[in-house]
Amino acid sequence: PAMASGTALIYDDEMTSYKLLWDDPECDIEVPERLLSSYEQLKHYHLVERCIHVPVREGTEEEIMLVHSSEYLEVVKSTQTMNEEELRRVSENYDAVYFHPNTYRCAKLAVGATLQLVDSVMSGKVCNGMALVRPPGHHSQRNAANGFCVFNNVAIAAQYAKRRYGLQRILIVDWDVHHGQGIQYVFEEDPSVLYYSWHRYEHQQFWPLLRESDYDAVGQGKGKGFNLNVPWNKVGMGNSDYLAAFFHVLLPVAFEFVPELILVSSGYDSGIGDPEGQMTATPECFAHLTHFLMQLANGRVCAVLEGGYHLKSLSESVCMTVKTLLRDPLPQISGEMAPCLSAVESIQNVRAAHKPYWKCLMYEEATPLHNLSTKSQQMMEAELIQTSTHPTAKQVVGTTNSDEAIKTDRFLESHMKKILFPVPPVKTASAIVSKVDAHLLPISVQVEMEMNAQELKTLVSAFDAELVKEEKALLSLQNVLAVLDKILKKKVCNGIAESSVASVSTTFALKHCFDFGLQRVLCIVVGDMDLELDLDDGKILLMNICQKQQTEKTNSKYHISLNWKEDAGRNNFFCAVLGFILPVAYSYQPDLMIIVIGPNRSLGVNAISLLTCLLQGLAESRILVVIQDTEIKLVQSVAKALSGVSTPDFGAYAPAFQENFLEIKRLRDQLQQEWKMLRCSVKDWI
Ligand SMILES: CC(O)(O)NCCCCN
Ligand SMILES: [Zn+2]
Repeated sequence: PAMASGTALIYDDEMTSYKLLWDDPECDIEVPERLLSSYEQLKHYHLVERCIHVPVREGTEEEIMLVHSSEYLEVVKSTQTMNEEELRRVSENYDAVYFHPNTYRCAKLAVGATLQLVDSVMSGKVCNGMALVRPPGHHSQRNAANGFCVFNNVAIAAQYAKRRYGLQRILIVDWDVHHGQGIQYVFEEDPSVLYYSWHRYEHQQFWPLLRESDYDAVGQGKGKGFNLNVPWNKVGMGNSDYLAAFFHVLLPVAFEFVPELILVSSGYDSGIGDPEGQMTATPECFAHLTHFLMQLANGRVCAVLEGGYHLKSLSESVCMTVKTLLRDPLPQISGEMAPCLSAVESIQNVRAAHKPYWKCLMYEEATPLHNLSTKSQQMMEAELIQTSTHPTAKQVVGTTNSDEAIKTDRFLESHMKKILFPVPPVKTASAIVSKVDAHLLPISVQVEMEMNAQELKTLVSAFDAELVKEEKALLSLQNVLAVLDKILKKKVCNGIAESSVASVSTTFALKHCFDFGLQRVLCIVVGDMDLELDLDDGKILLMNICQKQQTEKTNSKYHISLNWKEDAGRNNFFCAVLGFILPVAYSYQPDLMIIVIGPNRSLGVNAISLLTCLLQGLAESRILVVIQDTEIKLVQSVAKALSGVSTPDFGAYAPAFQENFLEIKRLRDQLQQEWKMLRCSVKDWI
């Protein structure tokens, strides 16, 4: 189904008109400047003008009472006319929250802004969007304000969307560094709302200090399995820990859940420099997290601001989120792609706790590790010492004192220049050369002008003189190199080329890449194809997805054969993509990706489109697809996937065959020392 287009931005500076009026060290980080600096940075990157502006409105009392009691609503309403003394007294009735005469007005605007965003997405006026609001919402409860939150914006939005649009499956992803217990309480018995949250926990030593924030809070009654908590028991968690939690927990379950709408409790205190979170994930990580969520629910993603208290880190991460919602190419993710022992232990525990409820986890180890063996405990202590010397973690993990904050500012300035400016906002378009009529393709696809023959002949004859003779092969080569050239020169982001000799064309393309100076190319071959490649130096990572057992080929670090048996109609290849291909690809950090589609492939059009969509987070979204001319009917759907005009309809979930799951586990066990993003259990941790 075609997807709507456009990104809504919902913001009104009236939500900056309340602040803390007295001394309270726990609340003084929640300041109006959080919205102002985020909005300024969005303007700085020219993102505001690219969004569709939707006005805010007040949430009505009826909408607020979808979650809150009328008594609580009356208490909040009564604060409008209070003096400072009375405001302090009301605030002391709750944990970590303050009131101001304008709080009620702003809290209603935050609810209304969120519902305006849901309406804009559900009506098809836009595809996705972000609401920049305060006060935040995810801690507030039926009868209580909590943790700077007054009305639970995202919980109200979920109840609203169920009632107004008859939705039956809503996914809430809460990447704020605090546990949104308010949301968990509202939906813990509700199987129509899947709540996923990670949060700083430190074995219940971190606020809000709740036993029910741990991984074994899986939901109650009919809601069992629909509440996923990923507790972080150490600070300093970074990009690789967050991505691993997506690959091995959220995404497999989310694809199985098949949500109709994604609501994001989009808190950025989980980002680097934040005094609350003390984590080290850099702004571009939120671009990748957003990108993955956009492959679900036909791209209907509503991001609603929650926390985030380091103004520079918050602003950059907000911009990364909006930039991705606008479908810009993603910046390269930075840092070592290896989740830490503590993160992997949490990931393993939540997977084990949810094993009874999700088919994608049915072959997992049953036993959560309530206490690690002494050996792993020692390993963890040792690792702690090692990471505490890690410059990024040590240097910029936020503290409230100002010189640390200034150091973080400087780190972020230099970091953002590195990842943002070399990558000009390349048009997300695709070059294509094929017999398929241009009108069948998305408008963003340019039909490639042919490379001039003479130029090509010299290029080809440099490689392989006798190939020049065969006209048809030469034309194929021309297609592939012409499209590749545009990608390498950053004229387009990605491209498709049809070839009668896909394997030879790919060999040439790879040589052209290395002549151009690329260091690492991920080459994924779908179907049977013999590529004569030199795989020893690590400049190519070849992954072959094929039907039959590749007996002669043993898997090595740079040559992996994934046997996948998929029959028509069953759609479960994403377990392989999420649980294996993406973790390996993110560990490898390629400069470019080449997907080669050959004859008698074992993957259907959905699986290939999904693979193309999910891989776009890598290599600044630079993908070349080489299609053997026998597979020409794929071109249209692959072009759609590449140009992002629609997320392929993945159809209803069907559990993968057991041998497919076991194949992934076998490969993971075999390669997790080489490609550390594969880690999702602490056994065999050496
Ligand atoms: C929205 C939020 O999750 O960032 N609130 C955090 C409150 C922390 C109180 N110690
Ligand atoms: Zn927070």
